[in-house]
Amino acid sequence: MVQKGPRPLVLCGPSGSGKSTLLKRLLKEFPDKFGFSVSHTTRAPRAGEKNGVHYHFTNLNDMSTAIEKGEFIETAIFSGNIYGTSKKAVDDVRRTGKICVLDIEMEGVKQIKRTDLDPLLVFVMPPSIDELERRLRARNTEQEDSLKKRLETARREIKFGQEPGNFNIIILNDNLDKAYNELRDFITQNIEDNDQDDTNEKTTDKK
Ligand SMILES: Nc1ncnc2c1ncn2[C@@H]1O[C@H](COP(=O)(O)OP(=O)(O)OP(=O)(O)O)[C@@H](O)[C@H]1O
Repeated sequence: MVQKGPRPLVLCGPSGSGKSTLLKRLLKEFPDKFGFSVSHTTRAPRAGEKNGVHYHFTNLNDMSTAIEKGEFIETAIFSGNIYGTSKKAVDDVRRTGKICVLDIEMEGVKQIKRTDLDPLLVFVMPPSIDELERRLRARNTEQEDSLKKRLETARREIKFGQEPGNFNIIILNDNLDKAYNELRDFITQNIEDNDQDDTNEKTTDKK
């Protein structure tokens, strides 16, 4: 894959850490600048989620076939479902000239680091596991089982997020405005300066 256009932006962090909230705000403030890469998932849609908008909802069979054909940049199993980013999803955004934004979890980050996409990697850190649990409960989207799994996974993800070299920035989401401003500043400093730079000569903290 030839790297063209701005570097993709990856947001990773435990379920409930605030990735979607931050991304929603970013896309609302800069609708012409960022484009969301729409992931595939085998999980059932939540209320209000639209196919092709929030996710490409698919089934185990179709998704496995597409993975075997090499159509995915990264895939991961999470809470019993497969999630993944297709090459096409990233290309679709890149073709529009927008910065492609990806919301992927830990295993996906490990895989995307091995591609030539050269993404900027942001880890969204919750203030604590207790606060993460409070937010997930308040969101009211998970059954007890799913919630427990997410919290267990969160401990591993936080460890991964804190390991030096895994991310370009760790953003503590203890306050939404503060976290958002930090994200925006980081993007301004790291992506827009490198816009349309095919050679990536000016990039700083690669890999
Ligand atoms: N700084 C914050 N303070 C308080 N609540 C927050 C903050 N950031 C996000 N939230 C709330 O926490 C909940 C989880 O946030 P969000 O859905 O954005 O997490 P997520 O990381 O995208 O989770 P998932 O990976 O499960 O999609 C939401 O209800 C959101 O409104």
